Amino acid sequence: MAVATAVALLAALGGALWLAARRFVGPRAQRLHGSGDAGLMHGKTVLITGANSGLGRATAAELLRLGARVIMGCRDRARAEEAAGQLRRELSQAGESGPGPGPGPGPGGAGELVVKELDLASLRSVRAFCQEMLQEEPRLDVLINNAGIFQCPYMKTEDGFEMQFGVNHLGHFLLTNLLLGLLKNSAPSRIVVVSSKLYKYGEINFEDLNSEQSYNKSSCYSRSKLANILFTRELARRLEGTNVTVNVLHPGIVRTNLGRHIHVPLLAKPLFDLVSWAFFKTPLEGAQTSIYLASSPEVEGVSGRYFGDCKEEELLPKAMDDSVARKLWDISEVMVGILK
Ligand SMILES: NC(=O)c1ccc[n+]([C@@H]2O[C@H](COP(=O)([O-])OP(=O)(O)OC[C@H]3O[C@@H](n4cnc5c(N)ncnc54)[C@H](O)[C@@H]3O)[C@@H](O)[C@H]2O)c1
Repeated sequence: MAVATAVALLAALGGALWLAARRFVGPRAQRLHGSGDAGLMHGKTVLITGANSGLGRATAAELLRLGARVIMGCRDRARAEEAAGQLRRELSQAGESGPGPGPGPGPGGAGELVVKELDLASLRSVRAFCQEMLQEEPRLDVLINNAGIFQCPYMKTEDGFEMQFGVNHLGHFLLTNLLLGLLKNSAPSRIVVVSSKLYKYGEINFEDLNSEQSYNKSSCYSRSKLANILFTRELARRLEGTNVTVNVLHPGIVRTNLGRHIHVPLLAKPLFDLVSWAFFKTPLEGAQTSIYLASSPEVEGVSGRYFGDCKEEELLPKAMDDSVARKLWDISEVMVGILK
């Protein structure tokens, strides 16, 4: 009797933990586009930052399959070329590249992949990348600000900014601003910003944006992700009437390389791997909201909103503070040197 009670209690506890974890991670999004959508992105050029790994790679694969010309903006050209080669092989194995009946340049209607070098931790690199984009690309239909760095030790970018704020917010801020003309000329066009639910724990401390007085790696990540949302809302306001939309999302908790700076003790590693395998989304599942915002006709004309699992979600008041968003915009302009 006692054993049966203990087993029942353990089962109930296990079930409750499972449900709690699933609720925290979010539902596993179904693949948005089936084979009937092939060609949906034909004729569209999409730029994805950090497209050689994790969510960016999965987003690139899917948009490529849908016929887009996908530009992978990546820090490490060799790694990006390797990822691009793998993506092309996967597509051709799936019979979706090479000459075929689909509308794209690839055989099965798939689009094409282009690799360009972009280091968001260097304003010089962002400027050079944008110059190349403006010289070589006649259009840009979708910009996906996806690249990110998570909870690294205190480091500075080439220009002396705290790394997480510098890459996740400032690098993308300059990139977007320098590409706005091209996006406007290609309108209707879209900007998609990958943030995180962890924005909830962030504060914009204007007195110490570089975290020189104190550094907490989790708070700084959350701050950079809060900045992504404030940036999106302010940009949406500035883009009213241009037919360029901008939306922001959280992907859920996803099994990627993002945690490379987190030290998991050797003995705890198998348990961590098991938990992440059981509860975390796969990159393809996590990428569905980025793919949705980049491609779905459902969000045509929708701007300044926050999404999770392909649905609009509410934001905390701190992420909707327009005066903070405006001040952050003004200071970011000065920091990246684009103040006119
Ligand atoms: N994985 C998750 O659970 C999760 C949760 C919430 C939000 N996110 C966000 O999703 C986005 C993608 O992350 P991921 O999970 O795929 O991680 P990832 O580490 O697999 O991919 C991040 C990409 O960003 C690139 N990157 C980092 N620094 C860069 C720099 N200086 N210049 C150019 N590129 C740089 C990396 O090279 C990599 O390609 C990030 O913005 C992250 O904050 C991820």
